[in-house]
Amino acid sequence: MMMMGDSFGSIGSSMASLFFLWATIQQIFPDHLKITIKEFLLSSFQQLCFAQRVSDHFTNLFSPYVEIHFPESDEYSFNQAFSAIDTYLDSKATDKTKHLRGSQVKESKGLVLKRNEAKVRDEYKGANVWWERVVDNDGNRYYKLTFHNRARILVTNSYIKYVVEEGKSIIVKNKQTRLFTNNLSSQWVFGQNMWRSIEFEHPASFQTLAMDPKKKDEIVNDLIAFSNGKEYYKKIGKAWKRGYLLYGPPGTGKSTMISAMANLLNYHIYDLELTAVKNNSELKKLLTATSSKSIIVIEDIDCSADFTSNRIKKESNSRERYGKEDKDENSVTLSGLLNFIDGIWSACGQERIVVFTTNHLEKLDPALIRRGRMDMHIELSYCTYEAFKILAKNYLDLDGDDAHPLFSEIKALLEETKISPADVAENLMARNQQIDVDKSLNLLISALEEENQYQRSQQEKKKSKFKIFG
Ligand SMILES: Nc1ncnc2c1ncn2[C@@H]1O[C@H](COP(=O)(O)OP(=O)(O)OP(=O)(O)O)[C@@H](O)[C@H]1O
Ligand SMILES: [Mg+2]
Repeated sequence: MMMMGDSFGSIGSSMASLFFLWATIQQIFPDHLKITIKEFLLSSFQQLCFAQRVSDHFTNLFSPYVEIHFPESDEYSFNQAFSAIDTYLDSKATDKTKHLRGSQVKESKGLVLKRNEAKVRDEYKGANVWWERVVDNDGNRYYKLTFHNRARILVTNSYIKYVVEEGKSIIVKNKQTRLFTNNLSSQWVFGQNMWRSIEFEHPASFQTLAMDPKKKDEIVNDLIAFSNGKEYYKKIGKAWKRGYLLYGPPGTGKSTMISAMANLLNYHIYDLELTAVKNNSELKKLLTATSSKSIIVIEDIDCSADFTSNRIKKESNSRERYGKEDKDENSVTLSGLLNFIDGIWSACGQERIVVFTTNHLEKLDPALIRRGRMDMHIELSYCTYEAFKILAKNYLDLDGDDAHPLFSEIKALLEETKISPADVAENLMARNQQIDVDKSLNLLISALEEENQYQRSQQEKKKSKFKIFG
């Protein structure tokens, strides 16, 4: 295959020969002959260049190789295929190239080795292809893909698509997830600066989350099915979004589960502080500024705004007093939030999860949590024996039912005592970086006994109250 560089090379060597010849001629021949020879040599050189160009043209015309260029930017926009190709080749090349460089993009991820060579050969279903990263004279970067004409259909119909999709999925996997929080609208500048963010490095995972293993598997499968559901959502004509309502008492793992979700799917978290949002119009701007592959979280939704079941009564009163529009202009309303979840979101069509958390499910307006809006209602409750075993494994490296003789006593106490996983975890924590299994389990037993006594006495009090009033 004749490349451009080769033709420049041959013209260059012809020029060098001509200069050498001219230097010799100047020493040997008289002046009047020198002019004639110079003219002859110049015209020969021009003919040579012309012949070379014609030869290049024919070489290209009859070359069995095809070239495709992928510029870094197309007109005014960034060409996403370029970065996907770049990432794909980085991942491919580590076992094929000899010059590598190492980098670490995320504390929790290991060292990533990348190629340090501009040319990479790849193979796809038996066909050889060659990639080259090129910078043109204007400093524009592009990838050049060269392959034999007989692989044309394979490469154009399937290989390129495969490379771009592989590259994109590696980008997602290596993405540094971020935790965003909304700024006050007084800090927004021309639609920018709505969110501030930090790197998200929370270690929570579903593996360490203490809850019923069956329920946990169901949630993990649901999340994975959602993230792979692009074609499915398209097929059924639904916006690619999913809502989770996490409810339960304090310290049962609701916030921890959100972190585990983000780590599982590698999504950004947008922690929406509703009290900092003035009205529906601001809410709409904030939510449309979130990126795809993200989890939008409204924690303690019963406290964030008036979305409780009393709202309907209050809203009808306020309508009588001020008119509905006034209320919408000055506050975030349930209809504003629902409009986004159901309406605008459908137009965005990108992968988003919304999570609401509450300690008081019974207080929420049914319109907010009906199925379809909040697709999955997940209860995180007091610590069960199954959940305790997960915590014992996390904190004390004790695995299984027979891991310690005190487990049976703890099991019996957990069955009749309401204690949050946070409280159990607190007792199992290592002290002064020392794990003392017996001491931790005994501490937990004491805490459980104390809590159990307190809860019994409260129940007794309640019973006697009923007797008096009943
Ligand atoms: N189910 C759980 N599995 C593992 N750790 C847990 C669990 N629940 C609570 N914890 C531990 O307790 C701490 C507090 O839990 P978390 O903040 O997730 O509770 P929460 O349900 O969000 O509480 P709140 O309703 O007060 O916001 C966590 O940092 C974690 O260490
Ligand atoms: Mg929480």
